[in-house]
Amino acid sequence: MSDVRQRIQEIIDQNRVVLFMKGTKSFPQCGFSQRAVQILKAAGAEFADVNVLKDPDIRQGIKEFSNWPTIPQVYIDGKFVGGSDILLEMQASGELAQLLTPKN
Ligand SMILES: N[C@@H](CCC(=O)N[C@@H](CS)C(=O)NCC(=O)O)C(=O)O
Ligand code: FES
Repeated sequence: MSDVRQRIQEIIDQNRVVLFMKGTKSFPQCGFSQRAVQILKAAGAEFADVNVLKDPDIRQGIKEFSNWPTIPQVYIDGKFVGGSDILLEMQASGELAQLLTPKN
């Protein structure tokens, strides 16, 4: 496994909910990332943020890892969920709340 794949895998293994984004959750630097932050916050989720603008390898690597061409990207329980459009749909349908409910 390449170094960047391994780093991404560690991040998603170590954090139940992860948002790969532009900027940080306290200072998003793109409207799409900001929308993802707002949706996760509205759902009451604790989440880790990874600023891809600080790390070009992760910015490129996460696209290949997820087979998804854009940022933001959300992972929940080690699984790729989607970008901000998908988050919005899943918020509306109630699926997001369901995914965020801990299963034990
Ligand atoms: N429709 C996308 C919008 C995200 C998007 O278009 N992201 C672009 C602009 S921020 C992107 O990541 N481009 C590649 C890059 O900047 O590395 C979503 O649902 O999240
Ligand atoms: S940084 Fe320009 S659309 Fe996201």
